[in-house]
Amino acid sequence: MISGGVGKRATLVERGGNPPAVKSAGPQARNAVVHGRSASSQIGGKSTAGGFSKSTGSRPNSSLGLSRGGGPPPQVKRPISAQSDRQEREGTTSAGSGGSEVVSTMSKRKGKPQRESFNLRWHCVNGNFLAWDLKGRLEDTENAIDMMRSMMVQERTESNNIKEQLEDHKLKGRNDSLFVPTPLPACVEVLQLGGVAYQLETMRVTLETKYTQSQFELDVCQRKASELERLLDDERRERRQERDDALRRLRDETDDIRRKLRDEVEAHIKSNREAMETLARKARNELEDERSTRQREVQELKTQAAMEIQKLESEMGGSTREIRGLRSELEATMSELERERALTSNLRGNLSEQSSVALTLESSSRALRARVELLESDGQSQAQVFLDLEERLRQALEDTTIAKEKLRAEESLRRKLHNQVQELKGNIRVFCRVRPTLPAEADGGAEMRFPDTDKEGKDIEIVGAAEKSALGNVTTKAYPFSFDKVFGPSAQNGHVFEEISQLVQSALDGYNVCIFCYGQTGSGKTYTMSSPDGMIPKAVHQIYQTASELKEKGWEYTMEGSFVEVYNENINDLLGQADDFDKKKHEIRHDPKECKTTITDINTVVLDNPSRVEAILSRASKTRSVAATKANERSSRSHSVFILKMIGFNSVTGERSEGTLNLVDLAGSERLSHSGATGERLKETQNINRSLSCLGDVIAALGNGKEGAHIPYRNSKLTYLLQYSLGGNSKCLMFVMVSPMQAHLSETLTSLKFATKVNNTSIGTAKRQKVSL
Ligand SMILES: Nc1ncnc2c1ncn2[C@@H]1O[C@H](COP(=O)(O)OP(=O)(O)OP(=O)(O)O)[C@@H](O)[C@H]1O
Repeated sequence: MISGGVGKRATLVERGGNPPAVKSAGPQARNAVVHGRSASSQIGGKSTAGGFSKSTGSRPNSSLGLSRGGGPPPQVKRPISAQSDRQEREGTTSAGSGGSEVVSTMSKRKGKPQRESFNLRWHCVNGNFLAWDLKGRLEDTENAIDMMRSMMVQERTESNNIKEQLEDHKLKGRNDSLFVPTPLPACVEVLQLGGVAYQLETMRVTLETKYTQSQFELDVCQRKASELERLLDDERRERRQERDDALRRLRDETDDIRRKLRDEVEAHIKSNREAMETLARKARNELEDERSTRQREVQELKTQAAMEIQKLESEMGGSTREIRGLRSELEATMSELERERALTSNLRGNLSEQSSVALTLESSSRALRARVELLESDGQSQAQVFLDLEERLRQALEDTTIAKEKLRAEESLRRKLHNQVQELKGNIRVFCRVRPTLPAEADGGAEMRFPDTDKEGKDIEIVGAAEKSALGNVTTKAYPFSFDKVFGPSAQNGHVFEEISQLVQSALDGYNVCIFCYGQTGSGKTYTMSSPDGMIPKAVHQIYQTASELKEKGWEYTMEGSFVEVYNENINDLLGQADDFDKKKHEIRHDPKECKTTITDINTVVLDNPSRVEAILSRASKTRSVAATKANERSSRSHSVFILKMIGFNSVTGERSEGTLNLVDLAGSERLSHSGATGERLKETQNINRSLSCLGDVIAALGNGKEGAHIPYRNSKLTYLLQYSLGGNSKCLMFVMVSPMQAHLSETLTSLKFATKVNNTSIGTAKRQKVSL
């Protein structure tokens, strides 16, 4: 028992006097107090009475503000960043293991009176804790309180144990005093224990007081903490609000700036785009202009090339053909001209003879006059000589007059012979002209043959469309036609005019001449008649030139031109006002005695200069184009008649001649069934067809040749207008114009058939001419 008691005592002394050594009361130990749930290890770190009141010194700025000394802990600045704060807490946690070690050491000190005073004080300097660590601090404070609570329980348990031991000792001592006297040292120990128990009791009371005080301080701190938290929340709210305001302002400003920038950028982009669009448009326009210019140039070049080719072809192939044709024609007329030439040369010989006689006489007269002067004295004889000379002079002058008369007679003879040649050729002739394919029509040409190009150039063969027989054989039909002359696509206007120039001469000689262009729309009628080198300008130029030459032979000519159209059986003046078209009535008047025709109220232009004809043509074309707004394509839908009147007078012979040249561009000869016309167009087409058919009837009636037979001139305005130019003494030429296109083949065949009928007709004087031959 004693050994056991000694053993126990030894243990108590050991626990009470020498607490387990703790190397340092540094931050680890302190943190263990704060954070460890059994953080009493450091309490036993020093056995000195003021162990905890003394500052450890190594980390005076403990985050918890705990101090082992009695005084307030030095006011510390908390680490500003949450990182350092966390680090600090982490450091504390790591120290916690050391703390648990100490606690376990403490728990071994059973029954040892707790001598160290735990002077835990919570200091809050003027109640100001740094706000953001408040929670941590509260937590630490609660930990400390828990720790104190467990210490108090421990102390109470230890105190109870000591009391029990004391009671045991007392009981044992009483028993021992009954049987065995109690040894003195044991009594001392009991007394000591009693003192210890007292001390412990005192400590417990002190601790409880401190606990209560701490509790109070904790409450105060909690209140302040909640107050601070509220302040903190307010502050936070304010800051948040400020921040939100600032953010909102910033956002607004940013939005404003962004909006402005966007507006600026958009304006910039818009202006750039507009500039680019303008540039692009400009570039496009320039490009378009350039392209159209180039296209025009290419077109012109193509046309030129085509013309050149045609020209070359006509020069190469056509010229030989023409020469041969001309040669045969020339040969035919050679003998007649030979006669004329012989006559002319005879007359010229006579004239030169008479001229030389006149000259001789003149010189003789001069010589005689000289002699007269010399022989003045011998009046009688001289007077006789003078009379002789005068007689010879008169004789010479008479011879000259006779020669001149012979010349005039020769001109009349030439006219007569010319007329006879024309009549020999027939008073109605038909020429066929095929226009070339235009650049736009390169692909649709029909097959046309000109079998006698190298000879007389009178035949044309149209090859029809391919036809499939019932047996499946494909055949093409050829339609041959023959006319007075056939001009192929390569023939130029100049070449065509050469063929008709003799007819123009006839008009100048006082005959009525009529030249028609007949054919479907687009076959080249207007091109042949009215183009700058067409038949009308060429005829006028030739007439003017010949009239000038005839002045030597005593002829003076006046020429006047008028230009009318026959549209829907009405006559319009192409040299008048377009507004008067189809309103103003023009009547055709005939003078049967003079075989003259006049139209009322039309403009007539005196052609005193050959250039006047161009002015007439352009005026007529303009008037027509203005009128075309009322009835489309007027030129195709009406007949135009250029009337050139030539009145000649020979002041020497007193001869008079009056001829009329009618150049007629007929309306398109489309068949009604093909045109598909309705309304106004139907009326036009009907009128055109009626007048063309009347023309055919008149020619046919003239061809019948019965004297006094009825000729239906009155059946149409056109034939009525041309009454004195179609029959009798007149000469007539019809051009049948042919389009080279496959699509127009059927119209072409119709036109050629009509022209063949006309060609087979012979009018009036042609018959008489045959008789005279
Ligand atoms: N011999 C030719 N050489 C070159 N081009 C021609 C020739 N003949 C006609 N043309 C062209 O063919 C087109 C039609 O000719 P044009 O106007 O003379 O026909 P048209 O028969 O008078 O037609 P419309 O009856 O409609 O007046 C025109 O562009 C003309 O320049």
